[in-house]
Amino acid sequence: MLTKNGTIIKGIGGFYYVKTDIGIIECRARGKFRNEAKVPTVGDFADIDIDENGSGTVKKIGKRKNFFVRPPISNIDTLVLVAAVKNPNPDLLFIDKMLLIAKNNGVEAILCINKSDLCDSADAEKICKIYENADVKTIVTSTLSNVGIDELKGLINKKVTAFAGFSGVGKSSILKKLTGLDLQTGNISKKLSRGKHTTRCVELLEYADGSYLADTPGFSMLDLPKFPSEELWRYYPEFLSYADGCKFSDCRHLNERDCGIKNAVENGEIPPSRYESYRVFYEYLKQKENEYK
Ligand SMILES: Nc1nc2c(ncn2[C@@H]2O[C@H](COP(=O)(O)OP(=O)(O)OP(=O)(O)O)[C@@H](O)[C@H]2O)c(=O)[nH]1
Ligand SMILES: [Zn+2]
Repeated sequence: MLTKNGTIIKGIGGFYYVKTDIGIIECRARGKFRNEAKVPTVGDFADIDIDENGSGTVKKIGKRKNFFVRPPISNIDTLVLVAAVKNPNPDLLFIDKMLLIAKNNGVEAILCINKSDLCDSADAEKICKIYENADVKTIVTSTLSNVGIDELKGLINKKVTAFAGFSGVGKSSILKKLTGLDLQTGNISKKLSRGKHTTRCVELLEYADGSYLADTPGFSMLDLPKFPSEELWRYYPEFLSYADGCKFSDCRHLNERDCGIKNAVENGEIPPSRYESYRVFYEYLKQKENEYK
């Protein structure tokens, strides 16, 4: 019996494929996992036993940095949000939602503004500027004129990365440039037909040594995480320093008088779209809170 550890890169039909330093081992999970809330998930670090025949058993799952239920994946390092300067126009509300999700899960976010060949560089920079104090790395790319691709490659090197973005922004084109592989993001997560049931299989793709891509389109469809509405403003890094200027200590930065954050929006110090998304998400969280009361 050999003991190894590695990363679960694929899970299907009760089998887990664990990447170890001696190759990919097909494993079953120990029965005890069935009784525990913690089911082995793609992205997990696992301790495994390998028998004489080369079959493995997952014994233990390491502590997770983060965990998503749908798509089922754990330990994502980076979320690359892809938007386009136009065709389609950037959806700032969607970007802000994804930034919240990333922050809430301790995942680093990179905002990639693609199709920069379709506009002046000043226009692409204008979009980046909205996020200059939002604790997100922005990068301008074009798969057509090969702008920013190497930089993006460097940023996600040796990391586990997931891509998100609306249809048509250029995710597949970017992935092709990054990996050399022809991946169709809309359907890279293979649909496996087993009888009547169609199972979606999430997979980690190692496209370069130690660099993984989460092979799942589901990241564009995630819901806003549930957390108290009064904490929402703390998820906007550029709001933080202005809250000192609020007259009321429990200011929600909505309809109150003398609000430091609203003043900063009026003075052009906080981008209007960031404040607007704050209002929208606040309403959403508040409504959820009322539903659960
Ligand atoms: N001008 C320009 N067009 C691009 C660029 N990148 C991708 N495109 C084009 O935009 C269209 C959509 O690109 P895809 O890579 O399929 O976009 P996607 O985000 O993967 O779309 P889905 O698969 O639907 O999720 C294609 O016609 C690409 O050729 C770019 O940098 N500049
Ligand atoms: Zn306020």
